[in-house]
Amino acid sequence: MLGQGKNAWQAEIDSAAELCDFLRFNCKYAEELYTQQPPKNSPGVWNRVEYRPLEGFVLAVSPFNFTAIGGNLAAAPALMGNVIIWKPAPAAVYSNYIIQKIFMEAGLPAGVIQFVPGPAPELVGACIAHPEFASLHFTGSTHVFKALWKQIADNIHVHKSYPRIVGETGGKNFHLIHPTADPKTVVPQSIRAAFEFQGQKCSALSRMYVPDSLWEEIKKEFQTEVAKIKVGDVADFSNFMTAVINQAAFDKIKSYIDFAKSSSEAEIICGGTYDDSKGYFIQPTVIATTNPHFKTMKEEIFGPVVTVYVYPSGDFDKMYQLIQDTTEYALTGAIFANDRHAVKNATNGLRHAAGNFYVNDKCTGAVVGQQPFGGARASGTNDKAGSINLLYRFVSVRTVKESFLPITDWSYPSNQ
Ligand SMILES: NC(=O)c1ccc[n+]([C@@H]2O[C@H](COP(=O)([O-])OP(=O)(O)OC[C@H]3O[C@@H](n4cnc5c(N)ncnc54)[C@H](O)[C@@H]3O)[C@@H](O)[C@H]2O)c1
Ligand SMILES: N[C@@H](CCC=O)C(=O)O
Repeated sequence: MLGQGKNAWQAEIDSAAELCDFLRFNCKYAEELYTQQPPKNSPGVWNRVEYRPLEGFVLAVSPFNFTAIGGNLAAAPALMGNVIIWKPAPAAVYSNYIIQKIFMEAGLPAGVIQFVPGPAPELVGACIAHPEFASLHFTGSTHVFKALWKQIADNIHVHKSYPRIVGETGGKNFHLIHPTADPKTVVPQSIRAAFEFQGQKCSALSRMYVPDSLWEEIKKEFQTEVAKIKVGDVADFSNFMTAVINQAAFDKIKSYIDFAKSSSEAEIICGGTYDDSKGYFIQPTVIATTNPHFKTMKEEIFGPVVTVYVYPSGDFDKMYQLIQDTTEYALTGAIFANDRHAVKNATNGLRHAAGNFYVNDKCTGAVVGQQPFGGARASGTNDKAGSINLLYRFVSVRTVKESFLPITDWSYPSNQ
């Protein structure tokens, strides 16, 4: 709670519940994976596959915002037999170190997961340039992941094997509201999605598409409800929101709010204020824009700021293309509607807009074992943490064919 600025509710979901789920479900998935064997054996032949760990080590590079993600980045490949170097984010070293100590206390042999905090470019650079570098398991921002991918390519002549690159990165997540949606549920769901953990979730709601027929009601509801949100110290359990992670995050988020304030294309509907006199506090902010390609509709802010574009109600179907063309990301998104056709059409029309798509539910809060998590396009390799898919990336399959009926003649029957 103190290190990462999580309130008690969010800290419990992340550091305890989600990490336990990752560990338990991965055991089940590993068991399922090992049971997958070739479906056919010719007479006198026994075919089998062996799921070997990768040759070399896996480099796990974790973000500040989820302790569970850090733990899983290291533990999932370790479960499949790999050796891991785990580099935590500077802002989350303390909680991640506690997880490492728990792993050791639980009996993990020394050296299987090597916890190495330190200066990122030097440490990660040295690992990537090592011949035994076998895989990058990364979660963090898109630009860092792209830079690391390039670095890996630059070192490909050094590596013993082709490294497996697994990365979950940024998002610009959306709620698309249909004219039949109920504002009484749209607003609370959107408040949670945009402002829980101060919007510092890759899945956080960052842009909304609201029909003009509902806008006045939704706007009023936002103003009433957001005014009730308490922002302050994590130790005071009545606070819904706390501080953002550090000065750099505060400055970045503030610059987006200031940009909106100074623009003729945007209006601050709620919030818009901030204070770093003691801690880095940003009030939950809702911006309305007349430009669907406005800067805050496109770029990942990673803070408690959501931007609304109000569209003509009759243009609902046009929103699918607009949503996809506005950003490079494709992580999470949701449709709110009480019309089954609209739900079906949006689900199809937005097929590639999000790796995690929600219907009448907010775009955050995937649960391990229920909603495998991850996005494509600039949001990552979509290997789906919390599912069997991820585990396949950390094994290298060996095929073994054993014959019990050896041949004694080299010629074909057709040669006789
Ligand atoms: N898609 C997902 O599942 C998911 C989950 C959580 C966070 N994220 C993303 O993570 C970001 C927020 O986390 P963050 O601020 O910790 O991300 P970040 O990219 O700044 O840092 C992530 C990790 O990369 C390391 N790093 C940073 N610069 C580096 C460099 N030049 N060379 C090598 N390593 C470097 C950091 O030390 C840290 O360990 C957001 O963009 C968010 O969307 C994505
Ligand atoms: N898996 C989390 C987000 C993790 C990213 O920060 C969610 O679904 O909200």
